[in-house]
Amino acid sequence: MPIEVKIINRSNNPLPHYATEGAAGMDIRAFLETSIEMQPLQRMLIPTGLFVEIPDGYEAQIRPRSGLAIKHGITCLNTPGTIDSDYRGEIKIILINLSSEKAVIHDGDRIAQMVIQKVEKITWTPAEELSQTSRSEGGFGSTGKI
Ligand SMILES: O=c1ccn([C@H]2C[C@H](O)[C@@H](COP(=O)(O)OP(=O)(O)OP(=O)(O)O)O2)c(=O)[nH]1
Ligand SMILES: [Mg+2]
Repeated sequence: MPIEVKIINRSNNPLPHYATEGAAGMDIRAFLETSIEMQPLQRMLIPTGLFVEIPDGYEAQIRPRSGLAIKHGITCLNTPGTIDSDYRGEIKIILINLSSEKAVIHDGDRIAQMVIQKVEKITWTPAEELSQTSRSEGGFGSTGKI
């Protein structure tokens, strides 16, 4: 069953949509009056003109697009960005240009993608000890050593 999500679109761009039947994400477009230049290593907060009301128990994740990353070195700095269900402000995308060349972002460019996810809430049980496991405290490349 699809989940209904209220949306206000103050941009001239079409609503985000699933490009294929199996797509996990919907591309999100920049909402800009004029094109902007991103210098190498510059980061920018890009407006989208979108305001959403995510149902309680869900979040929206803002993730980078692989094509922008491999072709232009542009990615989301805070990936995955978190859109809380109680956020009512404009969705904005924090882009960074990790290439050595400047990039130009135009109004309507697909700059990121949004994935809706379920969120589990927890309560803490303070404890003195945790259960034993074969991994124990190993991490950070601890497995597979001969
Ligand atoms: O890529 C993003 C990330 C966040 N947000 C908005 C929605 C989110 O609900 C809110 C807060 O995001 P986050 O919790 O990541 O930022 P924070 O630095 O912890 O700010 P706050 O103290 O407002 O939670 O900012 C965006 O529009 N785009
Ligand atoms: Mg926060």
